[in-house]
Amino acid sequence: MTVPRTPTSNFTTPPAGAAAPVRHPDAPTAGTALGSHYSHCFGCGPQHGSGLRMDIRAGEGVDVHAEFTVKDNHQGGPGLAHGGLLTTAMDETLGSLGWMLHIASVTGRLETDFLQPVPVDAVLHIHARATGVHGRKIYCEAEGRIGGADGPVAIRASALFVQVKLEHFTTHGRPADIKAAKDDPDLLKRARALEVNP
Ligand SMILES: CCCCC/C=C\C/C=C\C/C=C\C/C=C\CCCC(=O)SCCNC(=O)CCNC(=O)[C@H](O)C(C)(C)COP(=O)(O)OP(=O)(O)OC[C@H]1O[C@@H](n2cnc3c(N)ncnc32)[C@H](O)[C@@H]1OP(=O)(O)O
Repeated sequence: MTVPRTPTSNFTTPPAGAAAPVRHPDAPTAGTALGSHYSHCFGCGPQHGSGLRMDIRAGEGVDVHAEFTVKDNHQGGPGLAHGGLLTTAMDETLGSLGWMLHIASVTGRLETDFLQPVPVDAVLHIHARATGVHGRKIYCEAEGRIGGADGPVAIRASALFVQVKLEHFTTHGRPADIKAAKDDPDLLKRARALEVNP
């Protein structure tokens, strides 16, 4: 079966009139580890006990690279990665494009094509890039390859992220966690660097 190339729907395709994404002048240089946006994040948080702890690095343009090793506790079938977990890895990588644009955003829509099974111990090489910006909407897509950075594409995703104010992260969550986040000076510093008024 020939799987159509992403973006797979109009919702994740930049519309006519979308602007080309622009790398923020203060975006990290290519190869720099982006670090975690929140230490308890399931995708990237170093303090999360069973999270993915993804290491995501800046690309040359409005793009990022990540490597994700599939481990025992990521299984869905015998010796195979769970698809939802792979989607999480794609979501986290796509979300990190915010550091390249200096925009705080959340996933509005995420579409995923699973093209090949991904075995435990495989390294998923993910490359994500922004494809367009239209108002508060950020369009992006990603590919995950196995068997090396130039190996076959095992998973593809396209997404629409929506720019939000930082209040998004300080109004909807569990109050105790919001308070702890607000008390973290490093987190506040990083978050404020993205502060804009969408
Ligand atoms: C102090 C602590 C700070 C911590 C954070 C700090 C910094 C963060 C910065 C960088 C982050 C770096 C790395 C992040 C990496 C990964 C993170 C993983 C990402 C996630 O895992 S994040 C969790 C899952 N995510 C949600 O929890 C969202 C729940 N949701 C909402 O919060 C709202 O739903 C929202 C905000 C999405 C929109 O709400 P809204 O009221 O603001 O805006 P509105 O509805 O008007 O939408 C505006 C335009 O987007 C279109 N649109 C919206 N949704 C659409 C959809 N689904 N499909 C097609 N189009 C859609 C509309 O059609 C309209 O389009 P138009 O402008 O053309 O009319």
